[in-house]
Amino acid sequence: MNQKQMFINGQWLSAESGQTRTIINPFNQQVIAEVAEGNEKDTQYAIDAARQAFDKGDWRHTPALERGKLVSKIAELIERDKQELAELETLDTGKTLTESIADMEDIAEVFRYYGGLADKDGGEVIESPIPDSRSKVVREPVGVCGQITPWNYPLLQAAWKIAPALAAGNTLIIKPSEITPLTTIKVTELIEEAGVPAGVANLILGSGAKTGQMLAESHLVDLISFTGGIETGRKVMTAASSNFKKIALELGGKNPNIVFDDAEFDTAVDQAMNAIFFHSGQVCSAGARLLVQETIHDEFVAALVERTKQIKLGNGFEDTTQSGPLISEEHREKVENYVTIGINEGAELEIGGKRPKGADLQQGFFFEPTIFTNCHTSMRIVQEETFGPILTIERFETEEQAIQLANDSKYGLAGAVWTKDIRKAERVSSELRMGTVWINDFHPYFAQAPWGGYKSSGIGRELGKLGLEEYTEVKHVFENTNPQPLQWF
Ligand SMILES: NC(=O)c1ccc[n+]([C@@H]2O[C@H](COP(=O)([O-])OP(=O)(O)OC[C@H]3O[C@@H](n4cnc5c(N)ncnc54)[C@H](O)[C@@H]3O)[C@@H](O)[C@H]2O)c1
Ligand SMILES: C[N+](C)(C)CC=O
Repeated sequence: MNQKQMFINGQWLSAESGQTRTIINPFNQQVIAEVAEGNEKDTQYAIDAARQAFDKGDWRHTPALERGKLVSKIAELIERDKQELAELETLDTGKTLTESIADMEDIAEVFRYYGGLADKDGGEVIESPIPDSRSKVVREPVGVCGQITPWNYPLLQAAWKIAPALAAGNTLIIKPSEITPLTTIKVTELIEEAGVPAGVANLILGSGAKTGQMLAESHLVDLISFTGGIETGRKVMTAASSNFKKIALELGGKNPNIVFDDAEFDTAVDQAMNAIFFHSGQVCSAGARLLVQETIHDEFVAALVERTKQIKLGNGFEDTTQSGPLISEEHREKVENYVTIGINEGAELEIGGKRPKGADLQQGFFFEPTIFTNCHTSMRIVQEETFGPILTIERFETEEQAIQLANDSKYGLAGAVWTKDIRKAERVSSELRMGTVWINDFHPYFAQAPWGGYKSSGIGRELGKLGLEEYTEVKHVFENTNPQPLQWF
């Protein structure tokens, strides 16, 4: 099997140590690739290349229109290779091919969007209060950007970082999760094919502790953009303080899905299923906390349990599969442990809570879709991100109680409210301390709207205009048009 390499300064390279890592398919544990396993030396090489390309290269001086065209060209190449990319993503993550294809379409759209946005901000003229002067505010690229991504949406999360960074004129080093690097490697080939100059976009592969940590610590890196778990985010933030680099953190969530008794019942049930069980719950914004109004609680739970029995787990490449495996044995053990925690805390297990028995599922890291009732905000299974197919259900009586329960969390990534009373929906929405609130829906995100979290769910925003601004520094340029001696000294 050919080794997949890193891309540094326009060259495909093996690790300096010669080490490789084996990548497996979580559906059946078969080996799907051997990839270079970089370490601190390789990371330093990539940082130096990106630094040189930013400081001495032409990229940041290339007209924004031209940079935008290149970013749009990458979008076209992703469209062209959509099927191959989607298949790689399904092999690497176990998610269904339908999901992977949808991800690739979103990803192409993100590159198209930032390609188009690249030249739209021409700066701002300020009315200066000082006579004989001119004042303007311009945005410039931040510099060298370290970018670290997780395994659950490997290429999507990379796209949210790479596209705006390039559009704004930065150079970058992307480090995908060591578990799921394949689509990021492939897209780096497309970035090369599009004609992005050497040293501008670099790819480093390896463990977070050796490569990601170094990106976060390095004094030669100007910005670190991280998507991942809260504890890793804390390490990244601490390391980033070494030179006070700019930070953007997209962290976890434990997202409330609030259903009032006047909601359209069948739709709310259907979407509550999707909110939690999509991609086996391995979604930062999964609706893992369901809050149901007392008056419909029992009926709602019964409908959910009935629907959950019918979920078809399996191979992401089969049309009938609705949900794939978890990403790894280690992650499955973590999810399994949360079931034990929930039971010990007094939650009632309604369905699931164990590994499935099907013969065709034994080689994969499968876990049954699980529902707990009788849950309270004092419980760890309600407060902590299990990042698996575990739904906790809480009851509420009043609107005020629903808001209070929903906000009783260290996280603030996303939430939803279901009701036919739009004034109630807007009241609740305005009280929720979250970066995204969906009304009568769950999960939509798109290139034009910002994404990010309140509270411990992160710092900064990706997507939308704000997602481009994250990759810029603001400079005020003041010009005295009639300079005179001050004669102060
Ligand atoms: N807010 C969002 O938009 C969003 C999106 C996707 C995933 N997530 C979160 O990501 C998490 C799941 O992903 P994960 O398990 O890959 O997260 P993780 O924190 O374990 O790893 C994320 C990345 O950080 C790297 N890393 C590990 N240690 C590091 C260190 N010391 N310094 C720098 N980098 C290091 C890893 O190699 C990986 O590339 C969940 O918490 C999920 O909510 C958030
Ligand atoms: C941000 N999102 C929803 C695409 C992936 C979260 O894990």
